[in-house]
Amino acid sequence: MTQVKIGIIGGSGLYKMDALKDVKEVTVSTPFGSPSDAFIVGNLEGTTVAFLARHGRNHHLLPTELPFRANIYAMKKLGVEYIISASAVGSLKEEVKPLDLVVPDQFIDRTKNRVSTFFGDGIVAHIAFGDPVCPNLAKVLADAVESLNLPDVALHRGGTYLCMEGPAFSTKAESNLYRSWGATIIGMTNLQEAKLAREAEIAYATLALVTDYDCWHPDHDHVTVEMVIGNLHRNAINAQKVIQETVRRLSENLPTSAAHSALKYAILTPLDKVPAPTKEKLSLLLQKYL
Ligand SMILES: CSC[C@H]1O[C@H](OP(=O)(O)O)[C@H](O)[C@@H]1O
Ligand SMILES: Nc1ncnc2[nH]cnc12
Repeated sequence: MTQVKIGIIGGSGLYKMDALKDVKEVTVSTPFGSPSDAFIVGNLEGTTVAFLARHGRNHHLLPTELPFRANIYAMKKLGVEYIISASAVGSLKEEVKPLDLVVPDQFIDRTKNRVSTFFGDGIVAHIAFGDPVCPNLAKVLADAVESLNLPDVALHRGGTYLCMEGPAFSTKAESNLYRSWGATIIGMTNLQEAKLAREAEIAYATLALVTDYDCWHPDHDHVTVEMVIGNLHRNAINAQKVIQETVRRLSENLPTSAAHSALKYAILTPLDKVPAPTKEKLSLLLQKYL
């Protein structure tokens, strides 16, 4: 199987990357079922990357239906060590405006119907998640944004991404509650990816593309899909420029990441006591420690 160090997950509005050269579609099977779509493996800035459309190229998967485990396991199988996620988000703060870019450093989990771990079935592990985003990868991403000097686009380094279940958008009461918690942006997809990437010892960072003010802002219309996609089309070009510049920087210098050894002190079950089928299923994640 082709080995690729950098994975890109494209969210709403970012279903392909125009700058990818010499592309081939790679279908990856996993013990957790099929990923959202085939991976598009290609060359970006002289580096091989693997792109995955999170909701499928025709956006047919709800946030709740996303095969998060298959997606991250497939990334691991491809050899990915760094994931850049691009996502549409609503803003929960006045100063974070539609079309701005945020590189969040925290998450709040308000999802209800999702599996967020590879473990269980006879193996227990508790990864550290106090810093859910790799700070070193996030810095490369934010520095890339800054270096591009994109007109009329402010960059926000850090911020809390609240991950809700969806698919319906929030009520005003919920939106204001999340504001009172200090959350910066709201979306429906990144929390499970960040957790599973950490369990898979892959560094993860998000480029959040602000598309709306959710429903709390008295002077702005409530979020609609039309609003999200309209604004996303306007900054999908910026998103691709940022990803391209980030990959260029990564190809010069891959940062160290604590995520790469996240399982070192996380597994409680003696590995010789783990049932064979579980060990087999998770072999890709455990092989370093066997
Ligand atoms: C199309 S609006 C709601 C939808 O957009 C975001 O998706 P993604 O994170 O994949 O860009 C949000 O999380 C919802 O899934
Ligand atoms: N307001 C919002 N709430 C949840 N997910 C979103 N994605 C884009 N805007 C959103």
